[in-house]
Amino acid sequence: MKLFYGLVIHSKSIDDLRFLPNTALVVDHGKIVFIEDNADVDKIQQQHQISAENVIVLKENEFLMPGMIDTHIHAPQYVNAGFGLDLPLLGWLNKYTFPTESRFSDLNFADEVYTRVVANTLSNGTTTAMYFATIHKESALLLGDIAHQIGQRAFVGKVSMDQNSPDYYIEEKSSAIKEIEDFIVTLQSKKYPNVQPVITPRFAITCSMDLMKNLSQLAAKYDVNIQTHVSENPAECEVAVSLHEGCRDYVDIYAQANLLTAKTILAHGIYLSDKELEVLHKYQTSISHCPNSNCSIRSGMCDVRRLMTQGLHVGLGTDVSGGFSPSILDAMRFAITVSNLLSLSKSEDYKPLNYKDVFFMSTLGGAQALGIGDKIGNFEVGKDFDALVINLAQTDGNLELWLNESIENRLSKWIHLGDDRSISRVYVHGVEVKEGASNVLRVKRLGGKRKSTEIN
Ligand SMILES: O=c1[nH]c(=O)c2nc[nH]c2[nH]1
Ligand SMILES: [Zn+2]
Repeated sequence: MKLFYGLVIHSKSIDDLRFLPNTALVVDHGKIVFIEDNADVDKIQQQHQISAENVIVLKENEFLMPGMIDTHIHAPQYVNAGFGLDLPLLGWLNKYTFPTESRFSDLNFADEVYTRVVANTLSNGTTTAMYFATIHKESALLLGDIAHQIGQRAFVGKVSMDQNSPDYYIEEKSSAIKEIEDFIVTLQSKKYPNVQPVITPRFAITCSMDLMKNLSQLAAKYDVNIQTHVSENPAECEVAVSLHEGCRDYVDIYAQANLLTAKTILAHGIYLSDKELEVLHKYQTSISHCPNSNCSIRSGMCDVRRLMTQGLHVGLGTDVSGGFSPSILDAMRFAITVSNLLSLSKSEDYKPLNYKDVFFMSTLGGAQALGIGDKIGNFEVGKDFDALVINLAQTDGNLELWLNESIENRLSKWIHLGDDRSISRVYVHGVEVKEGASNVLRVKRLGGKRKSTEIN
């Protein structure tokens, strides 16, 4: 059992951000068993019979917040993060993305890259990640092993794609179906408590209707989540609809394939019509908003307020490497900026997203979008303890504190100016997975290999 004591910040809903001073929070076997603000810490320590070394008293400039959730990230594209942003989606896939992803048949290469992406996102505060891997079953399984070993909560998707892809990076339909079923069965049989397989048709252009229908049957059979892309780029939308005869629009393709469920998350959704939003709402399907990617490969600006007004759950995604940053803090900032820009052409009562909204989206909102809002996302009794200790007093970096700053301003400063250096502890399911320097985890697994390790 562990007792945390200090300032706690979490969201109860998008409109209800709580700042809870002097809060006692007790964790037992990875679960939150008690939480009370303005608490008498000694009394609670005694009541729960917690030994002194298991009491963590936060310092004056520290606070505890829920772990952050990346609802859309391509693990193999971590190699490409920060370059190749000169082409829009379809050209970008062919020139940069498919060649890189095709290299993940090599398990040594995969081991190196996947270790780095898991360790680095975790030390940046991503306690849960929804990953796309590649079409290669063995390396996708390895990604699951690595997430388990390093301690990240992860949904791992072996990508499925059987058409309109280069010869060197494509599956035959029949083997694609066999491979994904093997992948699900094998990963589930490992019984990793925090790692799950996810059905991952790449998108409607690279998947036949027949493949997608088979995938939706497997999702139902094994009760797993589904992820794919939707309506990211105008040229993509046009090609997708033209390829699937008899489908009214992009969302209808996935509806006809039975891929829309309450456990489905679609990345982007920039150009969805009102009718498509209505359909997504009917199926309780969520959207992953990836604003860095949308800006970097110039896909467009997604009106998140509109999606939320239609009742959809919207989480944040880094979408590495369409998005160049693996940090959810970066996704929060881009989300605010895009929303501000959109508001310039809206009526005066349009409310752009602010730091409180994106805090929600990166925590409870992300959990709801992944269908696990009852398990993680904030601090409620019975939920798993996925948490970050934020230290605003760390001396490096741009974040400066001045005397008597309000708690609200401190949180706003952290969201706008913080980085991995101000994340001093990371917990997943009650286990501390980051201590001190940000690369400890990577060094642990790679046996001390330096950051400059050759991976070409
Ligand atoms: O941002 C994206 N990244 C991808 O890898 C991808 N594949 C299909 N559609 C995509 N969009
Ligand atoms: Zn993507």
